[in-house]
Amino acid sequence: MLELQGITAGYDPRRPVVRDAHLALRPGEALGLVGPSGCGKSTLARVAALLHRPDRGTVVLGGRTVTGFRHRAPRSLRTEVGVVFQQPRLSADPRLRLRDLIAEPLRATGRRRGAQEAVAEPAERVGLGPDLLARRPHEVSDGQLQRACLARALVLRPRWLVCDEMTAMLDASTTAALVAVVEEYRRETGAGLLAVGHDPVLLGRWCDRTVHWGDIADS
Ligand SMILES: Nc1ncnc2c1ncn2[C@@H]1O[C@H](COP(=O)(O)OP(=O)(O)OP(=O)(O)O)[C@@H](O)[C@H]1O
Repeated sequence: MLELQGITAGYDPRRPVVRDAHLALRPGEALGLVGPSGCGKSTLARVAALLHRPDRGTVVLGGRTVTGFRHRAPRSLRTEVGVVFQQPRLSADPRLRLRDLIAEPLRATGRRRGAQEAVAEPAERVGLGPDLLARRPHEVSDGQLQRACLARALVLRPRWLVCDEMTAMLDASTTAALVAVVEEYRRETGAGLLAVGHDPVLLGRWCDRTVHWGDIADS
């Protein structure tokens, strides 16, 4: 299970943007979270991905309570969650070639040996060939860069995926392609998915179940 229990979080403890949020994701489940712009979805998604420490509440991942860490969650737990954000250009180092961007989590976890081989599988999965892998972010389209960011999220083969408005900036065919990649990965690995967005139609089609912000958090 990936559980968020009573999460209060934000950027100023006096004015939290997420108040008392509860969410439980079963292994292998695809859960959609829908809410209006600015309600705090991305903040909660970052808490779920263990990238943002909540002011209050608990994250439980596979039975282990993850909150209480001082700055960042332990690496062994962070690598269990892959995350894709809405704006690939904000989450991609502009100096890196796409193949090195995809390899970032391998380097960050000290797995330098065999990194290029490990990149090949997710790169192929998202449809990036050698020509695109050799380019830097300014030399590719938003859709191609988001493909690389999805490959980066998959490279450590996480048990959970958090997709925060992953397709918001993309056209219909790229959206369909990226959703298909996530679904194929989930079929193969049994990974659970938290898909955050504001499009109930897309999330309704994609996910097993969709919850609305107002049902999981105080406003
Ligand atoms: N780094 C930050 N520092 C301060 N405030 C922030 C920061 N990031 C977000 N906020 C604020 O927190 C609130 C919630 O933002 P968040 O991005 O979590 O909402 P959201 O529901 O994902 O919105 P959207 O659907 O528009 O992306 C907003 O009022 C936003 O201005």
